[in-house]
Amino acid sequence: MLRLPAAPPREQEFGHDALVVCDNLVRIYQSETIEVQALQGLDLLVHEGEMVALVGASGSGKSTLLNVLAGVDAPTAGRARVAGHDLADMSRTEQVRYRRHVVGFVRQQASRNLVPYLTASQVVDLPMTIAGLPRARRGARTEELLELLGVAHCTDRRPLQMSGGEQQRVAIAVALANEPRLLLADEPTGELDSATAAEVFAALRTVNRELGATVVVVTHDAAVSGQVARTVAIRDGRTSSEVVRSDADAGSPATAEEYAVMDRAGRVQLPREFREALELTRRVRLALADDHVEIRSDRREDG
Ligand SMILES: Nc1ncnc2c1ncn2[C@@H]1O[C@H](COP(=O)(O)OP(=O)(O)OP(=O)(O)O)[C@@H](O)[C@H]1O
Repeated sequence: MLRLPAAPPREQEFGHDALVVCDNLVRIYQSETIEVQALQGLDLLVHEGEMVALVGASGSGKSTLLNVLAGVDAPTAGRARVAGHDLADMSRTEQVRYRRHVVGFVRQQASRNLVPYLTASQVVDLPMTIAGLPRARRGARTEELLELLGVAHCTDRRPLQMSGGEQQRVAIAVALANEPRLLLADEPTGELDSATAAEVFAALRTVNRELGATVVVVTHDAAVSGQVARTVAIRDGRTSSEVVRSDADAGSPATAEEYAVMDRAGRVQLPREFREALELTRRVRLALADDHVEIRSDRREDG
């Protein structure tokens, strides 16, 4: 009997088990006179329960990435998926549902996160009211969140009666009200002094640890990125390197190791210092060794 060969096993999709998948993500801003490639084929995976810091020079594309993940901006090309939602292809209704239930967003300016005439408990209640949650559940959740974030004393205060740090902690509670799968924060400590920034950052770590929230936070603050398990650096609209930290535990000290990120086409960005030290320019020689790859200058070794 004629038998067809068995189909080859299907390769698992890139990031199939990740909560956030950015695959060759491109975002181009176009006006009549200029074209800006804010994201240039960015790959990023974030798993459920992780807390990731995004760092990078001004203009490297961090806010653009966050806006895409928040569902307020759409990619020009490539794939962005969060909790099974394809962000390049959402109807208006799906977009509204996505922003209401799947992501929470904390902005840098505390004033843009809150409403001047609403108290902390009223502003945390608002997204749940819009989502149609019963009053009793809303009340209990508001109380629980304000307590967890250390701002229970602000329950009946309006933004002007709170410090900048308290405002941002209330803003985190607002973003978490509808139990989103992903919490995004764009420089949430950017306007705060270092002591207050540390408090707000500690609040983000608390929600990651206590509620299991997945958190992606953009920051310029090295003290902040030094406290998360994974820091991803973005350069020119692409992920260029990652630092992975492990906490100290019995017997082993804390470690921090820096990795270059290789994209799916095998491209790796060599740090400028390495290129300059060995005068690596346009062409390099590659060689495969037993357990590593060598990269050498293409200058002929004369004599
Ligand atoms: N709406 C827009 N129209 C045109 N260009 C834009 C727009 N938004 C961002 N850009 C450009 O895209 C690039 C990336 O900007 P983005 O704001 O994502 O960078 P960033 O890393 O968040 O910078 P910063 O740390 O200064 O906030 C920049 O060159 C910026 O000028």
